[in-house]
Amino acid sequence: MEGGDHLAHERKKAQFDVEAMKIVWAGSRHAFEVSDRISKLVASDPAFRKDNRPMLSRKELFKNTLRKAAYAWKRIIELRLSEEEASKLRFYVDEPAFTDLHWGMFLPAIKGQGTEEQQQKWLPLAYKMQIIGCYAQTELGHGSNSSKWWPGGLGKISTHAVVYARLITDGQDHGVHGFIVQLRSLDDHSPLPGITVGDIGMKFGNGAYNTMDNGVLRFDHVRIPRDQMLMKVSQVSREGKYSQSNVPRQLVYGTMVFVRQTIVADASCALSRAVCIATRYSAVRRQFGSQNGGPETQVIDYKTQQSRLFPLLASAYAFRFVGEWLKWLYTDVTQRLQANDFSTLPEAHACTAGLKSLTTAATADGIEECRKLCGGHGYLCSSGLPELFAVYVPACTYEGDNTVLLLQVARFLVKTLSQLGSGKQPVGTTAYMGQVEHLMQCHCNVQKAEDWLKPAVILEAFEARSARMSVACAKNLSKFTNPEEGFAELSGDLVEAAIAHCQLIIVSKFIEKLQQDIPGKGVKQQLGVLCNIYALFLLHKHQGDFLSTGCITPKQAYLANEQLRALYSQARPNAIALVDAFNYTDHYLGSILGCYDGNVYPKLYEAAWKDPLNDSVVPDGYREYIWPMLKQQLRTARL
Ligand SMILES: CCCCC/C=C/C(=O)SCCNC(=O)CCNC(=O)[C@H](O)C(C)(C)COP(=O)(O)OP(=O)(O)OC[C@H]1O[C@@H](n2cnc3c(N)ncnc32)[C@H](O)[C@@H]1OP(=O)(O)O
Ligand SMILES: Cc1cc2nc3c(=O)[nH]c(=O)nc-3n(C[C@H](O)[C@H](O)[C@H](O)COP(=O)(O)OP(=O)(O)OC[C@H]3O[C@@H](n4cnc5c(N)ncnc54)[C@H](O)[C@@H]3O)c2cc1C
Repeated sequence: MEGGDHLAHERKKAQFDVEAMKIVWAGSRHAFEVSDRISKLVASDPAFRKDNRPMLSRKELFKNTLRKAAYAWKRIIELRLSEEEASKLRFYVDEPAFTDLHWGMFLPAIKGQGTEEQQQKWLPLAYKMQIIGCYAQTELGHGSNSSKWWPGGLGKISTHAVVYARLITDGQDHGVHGFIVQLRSLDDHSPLPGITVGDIGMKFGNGAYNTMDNGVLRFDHVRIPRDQMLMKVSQVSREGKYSQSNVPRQLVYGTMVFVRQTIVADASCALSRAVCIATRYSAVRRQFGSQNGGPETQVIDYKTQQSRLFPLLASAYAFRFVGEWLKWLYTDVTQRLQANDFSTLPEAHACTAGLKSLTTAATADGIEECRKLCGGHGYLCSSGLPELFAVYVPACTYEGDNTVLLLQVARFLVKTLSQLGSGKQPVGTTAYMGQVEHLMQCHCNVQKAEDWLKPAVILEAFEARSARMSVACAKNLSKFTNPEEGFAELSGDLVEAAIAHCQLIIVSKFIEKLQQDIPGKGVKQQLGVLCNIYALFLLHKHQGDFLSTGCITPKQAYLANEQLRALYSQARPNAIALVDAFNYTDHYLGSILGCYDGNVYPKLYEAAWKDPLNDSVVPDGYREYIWPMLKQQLRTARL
């Protein structure tokens, strides 16, 4: 079949209103309209072409990124785009660049930690891109006195950085503080005196994150003006006297809370993109199983394919909704902080850290699984998956290594439990710990597979598992005389307890989403199927936890798996429509396997012939290396 929509028959199977689902996915009609308009604007502009990235050398690649970033900025000004539209434009350009750190970390750091006066001075310059900033926290070795190493945008482009360094006054160390430091001349871009700065070198994958100039930075007797220390949390007077505002010191880490929250939203984008490619290709690809000479089976109809693909589809939706909720939580904590209410900061920190860890790990693994789900063709750059993986996988490390972040969550859980004794009632995502006595002895009453479809049953099982794992850790910790020694010794168990708690958050936020009014024929029902797939897939995968803590019986674990299989069958006819609801353009997907019309094979063939290696029939190097070898063999054979 040439041309046309090769997936039309699949789209006809949908049992829900895809247009309505697009709005649910986007978050609102307004968000959908902005996203739809801007993605099409980028897709239709040849200046944003990206299919040649894997072929370019680092220097060509980097220059190309600078050209795109400058052109994007020009379009943002010409079209008078709002901040929301501009940010969408950068998103759909889909190329890591110094601008990510400028808008995503430099500006938020000044907004969050700068005084009113500092904001008035620096923000207008940054908003107009008259200065370009990055965020320099990480160091080459340990301690805040060696080289900064890794900050994106630092290597070649940033004129300024928010640098985290120890503040020492009168010989007293006040710990890490943020400083705005000018790095390069605004006239000729040369580093200012005492500053050594450069790129740290090639990173994983061709193209991929190499569009970013992650950098190294050293200072030698560099003087930072006093008023360039970010002074919302603590101040140094002209006389050199150090003082602290009446706010928690942890606010210095506020930018991380903000960025981790955006990383959770990004996880749903990256995972949904991979899932869209794998789902469309699984419907196109036929392999074996032909009956009476009829067509072979679409690989999406194999139960094994479904059991690997559909939990990822469900996870993409789950991460979308938990990301939405996390954005709300962040807005809420920000408003409270402005009113000097710091009570929810520890929870916001634990939620952003834990959910960042969970969603990025699942997304990185999920992209690789999608590559395998596409068989051999998934390994071609033209599938879009290798580059997506290479760009995405450092999300497990940046903004806090995922294990280190889970240990932060574990500390928060142990603290919450220890405060129960003093009568402090947990709220928000740890409210369930208030029912710890019930959760320690409750019994799951699932008797048949369909019982697993009841939200209350699922929630109680996840709450009981999380509470029991945290309580077991707390009990074990109490056996140590030195709590820090205990924490280090039990860190493996603590990480698992943190994972259980974060999975509960994602499941419960999906269930809460379903309690809202969701318009559109069949939309809520499909989301219900996905929610159950997500929860029961987790339960099946971690059944060891549920069984060993006595939350469910082996029979109930078996019934959960039976129900899961039934849910896969319900999801199957809707699979293509559920990925269409992401509303991704072919440009954004950047994948022949995932193209909207499913016309995969002619496109693969065409792309192969466009590879520079196929420019000539006889390759460069043949005369030099192959011909002499062939001749040599010929002579040897004759001897
Ligand atoms: C647009 C995307 C592009 C991405 C580009 C990437 C950028 C980056 O990677 S920037 C660098 C980011 N680096 C990290 O994320 C480092 C990870 N490490 C941490 O987060 C550490 O916790 C720390 C460095 C922030 C602090 O370590 P330490 O001084 O050892 O402090 P503790 O861990 O003992 O915590 C003390 C206290 O503070 C609370 N807390 C920690 N972090 C936060 C936070 N972000 N917000 C609020 N509160 C925080 C922690 O819970 C402890 O509280 P108490 O137990 O109540 O004392
Ligand atoms: C692509 C990319 C972009 C980045 N961009 C920036 C940026 O813009 N600005 C910036 O400041 N930084 C940036 N970073 C740095 C990033 O934030 C750090 O790499 C990250 O926080 C992890 O720190 P680390 O590299 O020192 O890892 P390490 O802390 O050295 O981790 C190494 C291993 O040790 C383990 N480990 C470490 N501590 C503990 C502990 N306490 N308990 C148990 N296990 C532990 C970790 O789990 C990990 O397995 C970037 C990194 C990457 C890869």
